[in-house]
Amino acid sequence: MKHLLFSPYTIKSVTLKNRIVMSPMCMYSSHNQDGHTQPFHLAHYESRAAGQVGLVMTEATSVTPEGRISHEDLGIWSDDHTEGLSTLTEAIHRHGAKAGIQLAHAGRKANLDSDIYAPSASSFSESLKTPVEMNEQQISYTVQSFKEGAERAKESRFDIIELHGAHGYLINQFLSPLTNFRTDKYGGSREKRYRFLSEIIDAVRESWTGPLFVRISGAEYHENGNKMEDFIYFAEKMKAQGVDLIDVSSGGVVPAPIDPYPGYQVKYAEKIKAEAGIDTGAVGLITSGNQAEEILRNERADLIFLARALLKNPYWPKQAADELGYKLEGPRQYTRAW
Ligand SMILES: Cc1cc2nc3c(=O)[nH]c(=O)nc-3n(C[C@H](O)[C@H](O)[C@H](O)COP(=O)(O)O)c2cc1C
Repeated sequence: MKHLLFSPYTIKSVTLKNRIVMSPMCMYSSHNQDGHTQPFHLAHYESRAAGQVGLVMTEATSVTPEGRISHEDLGIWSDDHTEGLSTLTEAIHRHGAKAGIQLAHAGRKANLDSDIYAPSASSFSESLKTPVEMNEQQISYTVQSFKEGAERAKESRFDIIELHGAHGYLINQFLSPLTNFRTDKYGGSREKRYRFLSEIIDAVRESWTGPLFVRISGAEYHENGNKMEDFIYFAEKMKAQGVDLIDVSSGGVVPAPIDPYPGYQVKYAEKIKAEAGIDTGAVGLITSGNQAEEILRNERADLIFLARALLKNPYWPKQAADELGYKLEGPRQYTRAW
């Protein structure tokens, strides 16, 4: 039987050897080193590539210093970052995996000593600062920073770029009526709330012709938040602008209780794929090979993003292959009996 989880996936000129993606996960390990790659990052990401993940997506990497979630985040706001990031892509490529990078800006969820910025001056929680409402100059500087981040990602030989438009970070703050109270051309209707992301996509596309993913939160868990019809509208717009895949997560816009269960977000990826006709990635409590295979077989999503399962077990692809009765090529120790 053909195993979809272990079948290749081609986007533009990039082919992933299988459908398993290491989901972006902040490791907060730059240790106040101005966002520079540390030995930890090389070991951490290379081990998942050696474990036969098809695409290793590095964590939310900030396009500006003030866009970091914390002082420990990786950064791509300076030309000085490309040397370390190049060693990272080299380590990932060594094992036949492709390297992706998630370009991010935390907006009002930045936990920094300096001023923080957002579409509107409303704080996420009592423990975080009230952000400065961005003026048009700050908006265009941030759009330009995403573009420069994409140029540095290219220079660092990443194969895929993902924009972080989920979890209540800056792009999501512009998209959501729960966090965007602007009355200018960047706020109000969903057309206007989409403008910031639209400008970023166009700016990135000026210098990046490779595969472009966007992660969104496909549910905001609040009655006044965006609804599925809004996400479908955003997805159609993104598709028209040349986005290749939408990685569908959920939540994080406002503090809201959610009750996750296995595959709890897959339905959002499925809906967006069906309605907007764009490829999607599914993420969220996907832990077994059979579960992943079912999602692909029923065309609910095209890629499977795994976070905590890969933190626990870098060799998760081997575990899934055993479960599905598929022979995974890999290091010899996989098959050696002790
Ligand atoms: C330690 C940790 C860090 C994370 N950092 C990011 C991140 O940088 N960017 C992002 O989009 N999601 C981030 N996430 C969310 C994961 O990518 C994923 O969407 C979520 O954990 C659900 O998938 P899972 O059930 O397979 O863990 C993080 C999750 C964890 C556990």
